[in-house]
Amino acid sequence: MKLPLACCRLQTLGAALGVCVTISFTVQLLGGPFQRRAPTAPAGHPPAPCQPQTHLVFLKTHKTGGSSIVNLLHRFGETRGLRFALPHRYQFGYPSPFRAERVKGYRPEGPPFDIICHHMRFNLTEVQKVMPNDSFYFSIVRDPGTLGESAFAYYRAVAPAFRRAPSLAAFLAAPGHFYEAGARGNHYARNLQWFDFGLPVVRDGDSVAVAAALAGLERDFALVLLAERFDESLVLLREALCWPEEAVVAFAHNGRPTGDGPRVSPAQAARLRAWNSLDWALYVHLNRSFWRRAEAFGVARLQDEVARLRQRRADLARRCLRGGGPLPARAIPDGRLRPFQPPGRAQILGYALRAGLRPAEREHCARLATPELQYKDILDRRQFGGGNASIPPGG
Ligand SMILES: Nc1ncnc2c1ncn2[C@@H]1O[C@H](COP(=O)(O)OS(=O)(=O)O)[C@@H](OP(=O)(O)O)[C@H]1O
Repeated sequence: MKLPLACCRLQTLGAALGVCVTISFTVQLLGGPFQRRAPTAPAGHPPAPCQPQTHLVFLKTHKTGGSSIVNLLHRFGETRGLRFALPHRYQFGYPSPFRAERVKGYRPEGPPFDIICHHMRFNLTEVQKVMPNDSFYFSIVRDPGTLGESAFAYYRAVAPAFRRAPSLAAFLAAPGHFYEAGARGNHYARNLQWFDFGLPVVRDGDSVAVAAALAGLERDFALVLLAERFDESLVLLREALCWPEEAVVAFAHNGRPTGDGPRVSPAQAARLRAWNSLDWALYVHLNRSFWRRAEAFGVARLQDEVARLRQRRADLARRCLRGGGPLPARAIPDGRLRPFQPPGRAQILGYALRAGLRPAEREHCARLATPELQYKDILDRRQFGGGNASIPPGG
């Protein structure tokens, strides 16, 4: 998406390169929060080898593409026998702030977990009780100008502010008319990302408090991905984690049928950004940080790796998927692959497997296609045995 920033799009990077190089050089000199783990090798020396990171905290924010990231984390952890910090049911007591005792099997003196990646309202001190000290903290954000529409469609039944409005257009014409701060479920209706990051309540227009909150966020999170630049994000993540390229290939989960054009008009997107002003400030800030990091990685290198990633994903889609892409839930006969459908009219797409796959390939394809809830239950059974059916979001 286009932001009024010097270095926020690949296309504009050529012109902005000088500015960005200066900024990123300064950031590196000052030891900014997004320093890379592997030190840069001196000229003429091969880069220092790095160890794949297996201690991961992924803050899964809502409606930002996080389910697709969770799918690759699930697969990475499962194939390597890593321990997941799982909720007892669907999520960790959300929307209450995360607490360690919400993790199934957590004991204060017990062994730490390797990966935590399901919805929570972030709470650093409690997460630190569960996860090793050397964990890599990362998350993903999205432009509130489109996230707001996705949340409106998905959480219509659970957010009173959305439920009361006859349409998104009506809500945006006078959001204050429908919204009551603090009402149960209304965190979905305003500044949802600010809420998920567990950032403090700040008064309207208090730019000092906003800046302090965002500085704290960048101290806690080593990397924040952008939903709009999903594939570039995966490449930067792969590099930060020292993972092989194939480990970050995933299908897009939780999508909806695409219509004829964008779901929000430019005017509606602008209203959504104004209504979600804290999320917009957060997004603008993290967008800048993302592109500084992308520029440090190297634009041409990034484009090359993104192309390889897309090729791998397209090959897998051709090999694995019936119809080669996402399908509506009614066209997915296998309940283990059918995604949860929220109450209301929003349709969530999933995947069905091609007939005739050999067993090993079928297993691999099934894991790529398995929705988050069913996959969480598989991991739960692997770690704890027995059955544990998830309850749906908002339930
Ligand atoms: N790979 C990739 N690239 C870009 N966008 C993606 C991707 N994967 C998921 N999505 C979009 O993210 C939205 C779903 O987000 P989540 O998975 O976080 O939803 S949830 O909070 O877990 O319900 C949902 O957005 P909407 O379609 O606007 O609702 C998905 O289409």
